This record gives sequence, structure tokens and C-alpha cells, in this order.
Amino acid sequence: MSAAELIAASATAPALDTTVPAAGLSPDGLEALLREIGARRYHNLHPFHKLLHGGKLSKPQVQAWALNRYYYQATIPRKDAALMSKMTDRATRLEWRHRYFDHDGIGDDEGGIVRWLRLTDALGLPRDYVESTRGIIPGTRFACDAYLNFVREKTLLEGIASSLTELFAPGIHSERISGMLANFDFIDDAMMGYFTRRLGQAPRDVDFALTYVKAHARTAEAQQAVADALLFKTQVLWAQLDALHFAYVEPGLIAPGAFRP
Ligand SMILES: O=C(O)c1cc(C(=O)O)c2c(n1)C(=O)C(=O)c1cc(C(=O)O)[nH]c1-2
Repeated sequence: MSAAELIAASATAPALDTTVPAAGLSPDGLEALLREIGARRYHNLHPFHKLLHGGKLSKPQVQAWALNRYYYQATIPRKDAALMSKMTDRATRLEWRHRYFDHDGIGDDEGGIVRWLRLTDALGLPRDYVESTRGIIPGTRFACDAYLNFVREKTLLEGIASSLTELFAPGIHSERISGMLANFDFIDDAMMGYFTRRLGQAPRDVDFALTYVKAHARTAEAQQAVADALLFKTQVLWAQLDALHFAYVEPGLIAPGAFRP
């Protein structure tokens, strides 16, 4: 689907109603609502991703994506550390802590952030420039910081619910690996290492988070907060791609100081 077709489809799509009924939902009813939010709002639908996975971007545009996405990667373990500080129960912390180590690394595992830097290295971006985050666009910084602040400020249940976009991540990761390998001659298997690894990690993460949310959101009010948290998170992801599209696709207005191909 082209960007124009996507825009036309979204203009005529029926509204998404995420109101939880006053009597509340069953745990499976809540899961169905969350899956509906993902089906309608996840960033796999964003035109920028269609361009990326379809090989319709130039190498400098792919560099801009990888450079900006580094800030999301670097925010995730900070977010998970903030979330863990809200877990008064040791068993829950023990369940969650591998998510932190998945990104920062532990023992022989170098972790996701280093795997991401291997991608930016191979794309020709200097590591100190990437790690400094000097070149990211403002929209990336504000969206990622909003996610971190959301988790800091909201309840543990809302924080866990906001991670549930990962329910939909394995699909987009597979699409990205195969699409980018097939469509860009400057991408190879090693550069997709971050996503290949996530294919095994994300399903395990969401199993726990989804079970937790279904067990703990037992009132209509709590279920509404969960649905709202997931919606918020889809907006965190969407806003990053809107900003990238605006700066590096069209109209091509790059903020002062941001990476210029
Ligand atoms: O490539 C993607 O589209 C994508 C999306 C998401 C997501 O849905 O938030 C995550 C990831 N990747 C990812 O790699 C990752 O480690 C991750 C952690 C989280 C989270 O909210 O805790 N989301 C995501």
C-alpha cells in the first residue's frame, strides 16, 4: 500500500472505540480489546515503515532511522529500571529483570544496545556520534522521554500495560528482517542481528506482561487505564515515525542540529 492509499484508508476507517463498559470485561475480553488497539494503531501501519521494509528509502534515510531509533533502544532499559523500582514484590522483579539485561547485556551476552550499535557502525555512522544522541530529531527525543516519564509517573499496572505493544513486535521484526535484506544491497544478516535476537525475546516478555495485566486489571477503571496505556504507547511509536517522515521523507524539514545526510 502506498502512503497515499494508507492516508485515504485511515480517513475512512471506522472509529476505534476503546471504552471499557461500566461492568468491566472478562480477562479474555480485555485481551481482545488490547489486540484490537494493536491491529488498528500499531506502527507497522505507518507509511515510513512501508518505505523502510519495502526498500524505498535511500541509505542516508536508513541511517537517519537507525540513528534516531538508537535513542529508543537506549531509553528502554532506563524505562525498565524505573518500572522495576515500582515492583514491591521480589518475584515480579525477578521476572522483569531479564528485560533490562536483554538491552544492557549480562555475562557473555553483549545486549541489544551493542547489537544496535553494530547496525549503526555498519551503516557508517560514528559510534560516539550515535551514542551522544546529538544528531537525533526533537520528535524522537520527546516521544522516548514521554515513554520514560509515563512509566515513572503512572502505576505499575499502567507501566506494564504500556510494554504490550510488544505483542505485535514479532510480526514487524520478521517483516523488517526479510524486507530489508531483500530490498537493500547495503544490509546483511549481521546487521539484522538485533531483530533476529528480539524474535525470541519479545514473545517471552509479552507472555508475562499480558498474563499480569489480565490478572491484575479486574475493575472497569483498571481495565480502562490498561487500554489507555497501550494507546498512549502506540502514540509514542507513531510520533517517532511521523517525525522521521517529516524530517527525512517529506517535506524534508530537518531540525537545526539534527543529522543531515
Ligand atoms: O522494532 C519495533 O517495531 C519494536 C517495537 C517495540 C514496541 O512495540 O515498543 C519494541 C521493540 N521493537 C524492541 O525491539 C524492544 O526491545 C522493545 C521493548 C519495548 C518495551 O516497551 O519495553 N518495546 C519494544
